[in-house]
Amino acid sequence: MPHHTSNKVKVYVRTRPTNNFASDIISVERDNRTVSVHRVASANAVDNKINDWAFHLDGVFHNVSQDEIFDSVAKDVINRTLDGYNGTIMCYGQTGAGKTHTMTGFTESYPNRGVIPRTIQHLFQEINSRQDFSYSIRIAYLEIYNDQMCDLLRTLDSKTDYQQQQQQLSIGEDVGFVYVKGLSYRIANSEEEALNLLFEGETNRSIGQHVLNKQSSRSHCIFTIIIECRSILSSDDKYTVSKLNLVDLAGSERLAKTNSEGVTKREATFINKSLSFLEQVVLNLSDKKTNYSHFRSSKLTHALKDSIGGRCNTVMIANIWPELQHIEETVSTLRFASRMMCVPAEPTVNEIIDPVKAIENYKRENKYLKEELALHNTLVNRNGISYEPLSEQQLYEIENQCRRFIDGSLDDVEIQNVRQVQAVFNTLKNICRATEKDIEKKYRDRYVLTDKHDYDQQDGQKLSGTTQGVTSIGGTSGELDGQSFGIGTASKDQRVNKEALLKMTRNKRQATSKTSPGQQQPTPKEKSSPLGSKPTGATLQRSSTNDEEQFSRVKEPSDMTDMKDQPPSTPPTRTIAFEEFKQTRGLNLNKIYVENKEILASKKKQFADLARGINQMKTDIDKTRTDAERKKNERLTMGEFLNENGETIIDEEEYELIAKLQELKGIYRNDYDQWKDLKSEINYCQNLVNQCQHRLLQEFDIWYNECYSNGNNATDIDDIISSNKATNEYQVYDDAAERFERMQKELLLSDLDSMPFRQAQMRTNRRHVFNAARTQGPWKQAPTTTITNNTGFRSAQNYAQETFSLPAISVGAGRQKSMVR
Ligand SMILES: Nc1ncnc2c1ncn2[C@@H]1O[C@H](COP(=O)(O)OP(=O)(O)OP(=O)(O)O)[C@@H](O)[C@H]1O
Repeated sequence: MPHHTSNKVKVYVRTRPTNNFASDIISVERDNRTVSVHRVASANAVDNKINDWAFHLDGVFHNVSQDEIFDSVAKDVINRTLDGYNGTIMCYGQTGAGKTHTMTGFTESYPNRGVIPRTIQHLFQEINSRQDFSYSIRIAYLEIYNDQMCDLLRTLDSKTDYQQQQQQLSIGEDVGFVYVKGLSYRIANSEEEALNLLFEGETNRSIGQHVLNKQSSRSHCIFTIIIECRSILSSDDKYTVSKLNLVDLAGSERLAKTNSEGVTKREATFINKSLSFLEQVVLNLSDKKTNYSHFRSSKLTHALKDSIGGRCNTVMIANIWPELQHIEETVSTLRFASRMMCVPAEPTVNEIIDPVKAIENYKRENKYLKEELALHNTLVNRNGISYEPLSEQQLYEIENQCRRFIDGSLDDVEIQNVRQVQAVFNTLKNICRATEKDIEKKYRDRYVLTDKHDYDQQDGQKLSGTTQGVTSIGGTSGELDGQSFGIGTASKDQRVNKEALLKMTRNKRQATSKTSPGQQQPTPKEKSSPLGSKPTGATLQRSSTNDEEQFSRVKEPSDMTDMKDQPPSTPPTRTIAFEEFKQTRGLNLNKIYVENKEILASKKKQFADLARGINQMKTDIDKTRTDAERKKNERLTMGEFLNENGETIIDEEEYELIAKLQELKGIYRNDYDQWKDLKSEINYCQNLVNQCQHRLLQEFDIWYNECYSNGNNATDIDDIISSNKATNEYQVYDDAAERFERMQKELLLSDLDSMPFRQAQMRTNRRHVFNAARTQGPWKQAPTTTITNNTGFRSAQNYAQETFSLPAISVGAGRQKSMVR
């Protein structure tokens, strides 16, 4: 028999011997690979529109023995399963065409035994001849009857047994390897044990026929042999596991032809349905344009998912009954056979790594490498080096060395091996962290709001009132440098006590007038700035690179004493002074403020991104739901297909859509929760930024008055404050806008359905405020500062952009309730 060598599923035809061979219609061509079906004039035969068919196959067996079938069709597949490839031999054809005869044969007649007993025999013969390998064989025998699975290697005596077992069996997949959960996989150590299992299965099959009152051969049977192969000689940690499926499909039949009724009709319906699913799968597999097959449509196709083409050596025997009365079924079988020939197959070995052996190999390799290293050390005179894990004492010593290295009392840390390198790095990391915490603690003691990420702690501080009473967000101003903000005044309760300041300034002036005659007075230039008035003191803070030193200096009011003694005659404007302040005493606080603002900006960006993602997710959910509903309607239109328990059977595509819908809903819920959390975080961060602003302003007020107040009267300070009034007003407006939006958003969270309405309200409100601002003083007085800065007003704009995408979230959230069924 010639062998077809293309990488496709191999298909052969076997004819059932008959005295009524329809030789004027069917002929087997000389090449023994073609079956021709000729024109039929009769109206009730085949399709009288098409005249002739020629089906080209991998081989045609006409009146041949069981022996020849096995040698030509099965032997090669079996040998390859022993090499680690999966294999499938499958019989397909109309009822009575000889599938069972081919696959099982007469179990009581040795010469007429079929493919399965011959496979078992050949398998064990081969195993015995392959001395370098050890094989383990496990066998399972599965029956699929009316789309229900039954384990034929379990003793089942009653109908209840069968029904219970059917519920326990289900199909699973593990890295593309299909198996039936709950099915017995029995070990067979010899040909005899394996044959016993076959016969046991056959017996159970006939008991089942009796108990369930089912008709003979109205089920699909899959006899599975799992072959595990390990090399005896090599210490290789890889081994192969292959699966050989020997499949006897139930025979198709035409209901009209057999006039079936009752149980028989029901059986025939299931058989035809599952075979048509099989045909569909084969059709999809053979179509290069389709990259998806609905294997889950039936138990049969699902169980054969890894057995039709693909990585598996698959052979199909199409059994035909070449009599005139069966010509229609014959053509249908040959058509299916032709399609099957197009299914691509690229068999690959199923190699698995044995973890126990792999560890053994690694240990051996490790030992060998250690020996190599020891030899190398001896050759280069590096004796006495240990590669064992470091002891407590050694770690302590390394830590000591690292500390001395950092403080400069040690030039090098002594290192001999990689473990020591790791220990040194770990120690340095720990020292770094400890120092970081130390510095952080000092900052916290001073400013409270320094931790960018620890929201819980910040909450705690807020609740316990440790934010030093900074609560109001009024009285700030616009930004000048894009990094910080311009000057303004703190809220009333935070302002400097003017009376006390004036008193203090008067005292200072008196002290100044008592300066000794020889003492040099500052020049006007020096007076114009606190930095210029005294080269030491505050100036030192700016030039210092030591944070800690700077920090402690800022804390000490006594540092300013010298400057206070020499108030400049013409104080700089608050704007200029504020820039100086941010470079000197306000340096740390301003840094924290900028950092907090950056965090806030990044959170706002995250917020906007997440909202966009949620909207997209909602669109996907809507689309998937529409598709699923369409599929459902199609199914309902075509008539529902129920299983034995009256449950609806849905096809693969609908199942996938429902699963996808559930998955999308899950993601949607998750994202939505994140979105809510992020929102609260943004509000919280906004509060932190506001608090920082006020703290900075408060400190600035104190500093400014200490440096420049001449103590004449209270009106001086009022003038300074009012000189920035326009800017402040504008900032107050910004903060109010943000507060309004924040309040709106809180309301939105409590009632999501109102989202579109409230969004529209917010938009309108923003428009009004913009227009009002344009026509009022602040815009005219300080347009450059206010438009280009990056503080209150700009962030309010950004906030507005972010919130525009929210209505879609609202719609999704509203629908979410109905989606969760
Ligand atoms: N090649 C053959 N040589 C001898 N007898 C055969 C051959 N093919 C089929 N038969 C006989 O035909 C009858 C029906 O065959 P078989 O039961 O194998 O058909 P089937 O395709 O399995 O039918 P069903 O789908 O109903 O199970 C049996 O008696 C069988 O012995």
